[in-house]
Amino acid sequence: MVRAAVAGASGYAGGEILRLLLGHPEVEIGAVTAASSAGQPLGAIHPNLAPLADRTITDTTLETLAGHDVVFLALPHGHSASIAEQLPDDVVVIDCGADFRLTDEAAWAAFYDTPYAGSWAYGLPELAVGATGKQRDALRGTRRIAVPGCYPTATTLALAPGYAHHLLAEHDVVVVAASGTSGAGKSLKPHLLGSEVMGAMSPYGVGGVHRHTPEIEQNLSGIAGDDVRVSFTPTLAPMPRGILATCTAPTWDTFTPAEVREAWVDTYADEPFVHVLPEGQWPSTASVLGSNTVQLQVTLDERVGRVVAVAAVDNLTKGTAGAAVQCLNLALDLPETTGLPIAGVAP
Ligand SMILES: NC(=O)C1=CN([C@@H]2O[C@H](COP(=O)(O)OP(=O)(O)OC[C@H]3O[C@@H](n4cnc5c(N)ncnc54)[C@H](OP(=O)(O)O)[C@@H]3O)[C@@H](O)[C@H]2O)C=CC1
Ligand SMILES: CC(=O)N[C@@H](CCC(=O)OP(=O)(O)O)C(=O)O
Repeated sequence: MVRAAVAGASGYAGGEILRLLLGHPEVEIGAVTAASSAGQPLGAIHPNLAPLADRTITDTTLETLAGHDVVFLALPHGHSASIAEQLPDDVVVIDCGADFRLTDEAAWAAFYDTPYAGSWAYGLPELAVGATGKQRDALRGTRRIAVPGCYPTATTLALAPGYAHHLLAEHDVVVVAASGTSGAGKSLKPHLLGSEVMGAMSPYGVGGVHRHTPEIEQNLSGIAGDDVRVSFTPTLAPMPRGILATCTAPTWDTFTPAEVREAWVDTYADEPFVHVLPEGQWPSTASVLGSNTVQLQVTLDERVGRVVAVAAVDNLTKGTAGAAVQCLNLALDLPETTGLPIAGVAP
């Protein structure tokens, strides 16, 4: 058994990490820490986590995080580095925030307003690396892991096979993705009040300014071996959870629909959490709720020579907390699927 602390336990991501850890056979839940909610029972914040209802949330300090084998950080951007650098090197630290995701300091400076903290192993095990490798090899035994953003998870996995199999051009890539409101965290935001969100869909971060743009480009460029440029538009959808990313990119030559489909099927054939759906079936956020899975479908729009790939994930599960636990399994050399739901909650 390992003992894990969750910092940011009162938030959406922290709560989902705790839900998953309750079903993990190798993890004992230790400190649950936060900020303004310190002193409250966890049950007052996350009534769904009945077995932890009487746990008291404590402040996030070095003292409360000490004595754990694993520390999950589910804190706002910019808070992870100062904590992580004071934790012993042999503690597994898994950061759900953006602080250590980008390898390029200039890209960080262009999209974030806190100082660049560096980069850690990127926590997307299914990411194609080189001709045949996957990112999970870089995560085994690692002690510092940066969990991807939720949009980059969906978008990268949707388009990666096209670059791994040299089908897609690096330019003119267009992604429009809808997210449920929990993606924005639980702190009060005027554009997220019930009356603003219910019954409405609206874009935000339009015009290449959303901070997930450089992360998506970093991932796809790494596979392509050349700079991939992406036009990314996020949209807010009136649902609590889920992301649906519709991604299109031009092919660089003439390929058949069968060649395109084969690339996607081949890339994810052995992946327990990435499901390329049968032909004609399209991903839906409802089908992945509460599961650590990604549903994918791909087709070729032959009229315009573009591949259309669609991904659905639960932003809080495969999009954050599930990915964090999957990375923990790799860090601890456990079977990668340990404690993680593969079936979603439906309807
Ligand atoms: N929501 C999502 O779908 C995704 C989130 N993430 C990332 O995960 C992280 C957490 O997100 P999310 O759960 O949505 O956010 P929430 O706003 O829901 O929760 C934030 C948590 O951080 C705590 N906190 C805030 N300030 C401090 C501080 N100064 N010191 C210690 N704790 C603090 C809060 O405590 P308190 O409530 O007590 O003030 C709360 O527990 C973020 O970095 C986010 O970007 C990544 C992918 C997807
Ligand atoms: C709906 C919504 O607001 N979503 C968040 C993305 C959440 C996420 O992936 O988080 P990181 O902040 O860790 O990158 C946003 O667009 O900012």
